[in-house]
Amino acid sequence: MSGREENQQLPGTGLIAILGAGSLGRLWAGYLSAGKVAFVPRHGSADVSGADSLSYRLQRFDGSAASVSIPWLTSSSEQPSVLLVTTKAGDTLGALESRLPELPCDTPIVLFQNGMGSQQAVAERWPRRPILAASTTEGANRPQQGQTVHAGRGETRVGALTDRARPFVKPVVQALAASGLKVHAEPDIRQRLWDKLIVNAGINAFTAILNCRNGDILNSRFYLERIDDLCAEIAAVLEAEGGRPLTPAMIRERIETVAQSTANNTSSMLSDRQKGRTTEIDFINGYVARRGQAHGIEVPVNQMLTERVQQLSADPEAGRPGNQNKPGAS
Ligand SMILES: NC(=O)C1=CN([C@@H]2O[C@H](COP(=O)(O)OP(=O)(O)OC[C@H]3O[C@@H](n4cnc5c(N)ncnc54)[C@H](OP(=O)(O)O)[C@@H]3O)[C@@H](O)[C@H]2O)C=CC1
Ligand SMILES: CC(C)(CO)C(=O)C(=O)O
Repeated sequence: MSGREENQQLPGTGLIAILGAGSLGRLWAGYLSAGKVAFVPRHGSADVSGADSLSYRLQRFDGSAASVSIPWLTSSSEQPSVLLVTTKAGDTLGALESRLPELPCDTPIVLFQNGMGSQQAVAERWPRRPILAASTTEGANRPQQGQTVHAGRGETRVGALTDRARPFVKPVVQALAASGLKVHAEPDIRQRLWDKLIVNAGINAFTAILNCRNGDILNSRFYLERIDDLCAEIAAVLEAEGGRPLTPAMIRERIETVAQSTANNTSSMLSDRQKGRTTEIDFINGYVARRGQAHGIEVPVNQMLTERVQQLSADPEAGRPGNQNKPGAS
């Protein structure tokens, strides 16, 4: 092991800063020790409507609920020891562009985005900073204002994206594990991101297009007529990218196992559609399509799903319940 890979202590006094005070950010903040966590305000909204903290109720997975109040980081706050980034994939680069100039170069940054593409963009933009990625199967949502629900218990794997991040993996895992959530060091975070991307690529767009819960795609003609071609495209792109090879049948099995085990879930993409928010399609099927095109691999199903979900975003009526009669969405 080179000197660079030896564990390095986190800088500062242990404060964990979180950029992106949404569902996942509030989940982590709520489980981490009070007094050791702060939210980073959106650039230009430093006073956050005059409030110096964000208060909400966290419903924990064990059913208990707690009132949580997390301070906003201000210019007079201590420097954070680590920055967790829990913005959506499409917002991440912009959010960091505006906030990183204030952060010392040795502060580890942990990216929690689903899909792929946004993490690479950040690592390429700041190759000399310690940039890590996390792949998490924890689930959080906000059914109403002021309430955050820990809806699914999972685990979180953290690994290095840039060389500078390697010595920080273990101390970051330790710091996050203080939450009581399951956190592990991941030697091959790229593969982990792909593993999750595969499942999201086979479920999310179908649910958004069909306007249905995860399990319902399995009985839909639209899904059944396309899933084998989709899995073949993913297998070819994964192999060309140097990932652990998987056959199309293995990919389909993974997708359908998760669709069954989360049958009653509203996927994050359908939820974004229903709320009129930008989806992460460009970082899921859109990413597979872009990487396929870069390798000269034909990716018509990934391309079609990407375009269909993009069109849904442009036409808010298309994704509403009861409006499933768009051509092809059978
Ligand atoms: N929720 C979950 O269970 C899981 C989520 N993930 C991934 O985590 C990421 C976040 O998801 P989730 O928490 O659900 O999303 P949310 O939309 O709930 O949260 C994102 C937050 O980022 C904020 N934000 C956007 N731009 C900026 C900015 N420039 N500066 C500061 N804050 C900003 C948003 O503010 P505003 O609301 O004002 O726009 C919002 O509060 C996604 O990539 C998702 O795929 C992964 C696994 C599980
Ligand atoms: C696994 C799945 C599909 C569960 O809903 C998910 O990760 C998502 O909705 O984004």
